[in-house]
Amino acid sequence: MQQHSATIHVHPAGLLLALVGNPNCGKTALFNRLTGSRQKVANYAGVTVERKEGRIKTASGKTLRLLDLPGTYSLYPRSPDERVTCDVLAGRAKGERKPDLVVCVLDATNLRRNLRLLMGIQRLGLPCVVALNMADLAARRGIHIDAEALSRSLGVPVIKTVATHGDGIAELTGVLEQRDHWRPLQISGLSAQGHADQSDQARVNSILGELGLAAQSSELPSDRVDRWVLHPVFGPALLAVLLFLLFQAVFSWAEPPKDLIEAGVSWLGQQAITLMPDNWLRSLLVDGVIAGAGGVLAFLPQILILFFFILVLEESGYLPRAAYLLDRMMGSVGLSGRSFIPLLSSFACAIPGVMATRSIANPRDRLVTIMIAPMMTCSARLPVYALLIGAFVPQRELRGGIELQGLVLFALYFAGIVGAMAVAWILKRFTNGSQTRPLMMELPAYHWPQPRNIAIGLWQRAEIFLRRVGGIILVLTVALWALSSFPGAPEGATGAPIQYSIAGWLGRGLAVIFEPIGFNWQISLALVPGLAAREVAISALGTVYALSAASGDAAQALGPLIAQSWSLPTAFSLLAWYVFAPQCLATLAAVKRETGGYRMPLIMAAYLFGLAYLASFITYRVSTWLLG
Ligand SMILES: Nc1nc2c(ncn2[C@@H]2O[C@H](COP(=O)(O)OP(=O)(O)OP(=O)(O)O)[C@@H](O)[C@H]2O)c(=O)[nH]1
Ligand SMILES: [Mg+2]
Repeated sequence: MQQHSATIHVHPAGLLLALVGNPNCGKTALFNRLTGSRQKVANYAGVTVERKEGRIKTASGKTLRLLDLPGTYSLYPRSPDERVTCDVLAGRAKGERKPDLVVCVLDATNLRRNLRLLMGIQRLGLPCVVALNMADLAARRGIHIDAEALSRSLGVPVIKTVATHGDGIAELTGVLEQRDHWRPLQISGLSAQGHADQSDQARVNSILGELGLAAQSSELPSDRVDRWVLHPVFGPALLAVLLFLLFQAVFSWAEPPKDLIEAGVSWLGQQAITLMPDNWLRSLLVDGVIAGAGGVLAFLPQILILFFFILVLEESGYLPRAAYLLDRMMGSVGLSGRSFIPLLSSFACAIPGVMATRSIANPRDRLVTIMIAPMMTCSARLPVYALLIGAFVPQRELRGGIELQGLVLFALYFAGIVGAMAVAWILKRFTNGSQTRPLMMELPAYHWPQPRNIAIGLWQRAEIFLRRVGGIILVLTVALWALSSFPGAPEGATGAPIQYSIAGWLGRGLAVIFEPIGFNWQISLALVPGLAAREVAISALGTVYALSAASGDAAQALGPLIAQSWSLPTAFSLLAWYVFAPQCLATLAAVKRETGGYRMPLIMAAYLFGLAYLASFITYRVSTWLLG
């Protein structure tokens, strides 16, 4: 074995380009255009939090490597995501060399601030090409920038682009492949660091003056909208209405497609039963694959509706406004509005939510946000909630056209939020360093969401969901089917064979722990594979119940089945469990990655399981007492 080994970084060949710019200036939109990737683009600062790589194929057949980086305001990083960018520029990033060329993306509607970063990059001595993005928005606002004059003042090529429509992309690629455009800039009279900021400021002023852009801009259309959206009374009211609509829509719009998928899945099951001989293979297909994994498919429409709302909110530029509105409220539990976007992202999935905390500068705030993110109702919980609500809550319209089922769903989301805020408040009392900090957050211009982007976003979501159903959900359900089918029932046994199987024994053993909170052995058993991913609990229940049915019975939909066999308190208790329980290994792994050790994920799992058990216990006892 070699004793003195040194790490050798093998850098892929080819020139390395890096996209750098202020947050939300359109770097990722440009990256997607240049490389054909589909990285996440959204209208708020801090969307990209890690380095992503892609390849540009130029017209002459060359390949260039391109990095998309988190946005930064300066080269003095204040948060973990900004540090990623600064490290790459300084050549300090692990496993990556210093870029050969920086593609500096400037937001044409805010040149003053954007140019200041460019000055810093030039001072690092890196060759630079400027993409003057958002040229469409600038033109609409009457800001006319002479790209050639700007190029002359800066000494580097300047290309106007509209990343969302692809304008200027071909021209930009053309410039990128010509090395002679890549001159590191010599700025005369460079002074020491301390004076650098001042001289940058002076240079920016003189450039803006030359371009005739020195005057401050007048009121923007977004400002007029914001007078209402950020209004102290109308603002919060609008936010409440938006969220409420979302939950109503999740149930009422999803109904027809959901019924259709359910009918399709049950038809498949029927076909298999009539066409195949009664053997283990048929059981695997009908009870494992179709009743299990197939049963989860029906929740696709609800997930897509949820994401439709999330995507529209992200693209429109509303999210930072909501963060602003909630800043005061978040302050009362020791968090700032900064935590809002990571927490909201967790409604999709806690993993990107945990990653998004990289844009929070304060380490304590960041940790608290990570610790409470899993309590935000992620989309994997939606199938569980929808199943139980569909089975136990009557479909009834209350006064004012409010759907009862949507209302219960809203309450469950709310319970998660309240739980999270309570934990944040407790953490505030036991940790120090939580003085209220003013919220510094950019409010981007409103954009109309583009149907194409929304469609791509929904398609990606559908793909992720279907991959989960065909992957982890299917695999675990088949494993559970195997454990539930072997060993078979002994001679002369009276009950369903599953009772004599390994899973039957396991379920009954676990039921001892879960009996006080009202779970039967089938639920206890389903929670075990459900630890890997939440929806697996549904497919697991589908399989366990299909196998518990007297043989020869047609597979029945899971909803009506549990409606017959569970008591109402049991259903409520399971819902309460799902509000808190950390039934997701991938999230715990992400927390380990982001906090750099096992300590935080272990603490998180322990406290969330504790909370879940407590909440279920109280729910079960109180509802038994009320109903009994
Ligand atoms: N009108 C217009 N909108 C654009 C243009 N380029 C990007 N956008 C929009 O601007 C918003 C921000 O784009 P992103 O690509 O996510 O910005 P980013 O610079 O990667 O942002 P961070 O990753 O947060 O630093 C999105 O809503 C885009 O659709 C453009 O040229 N014109
Ligand atoms: Mg980005």
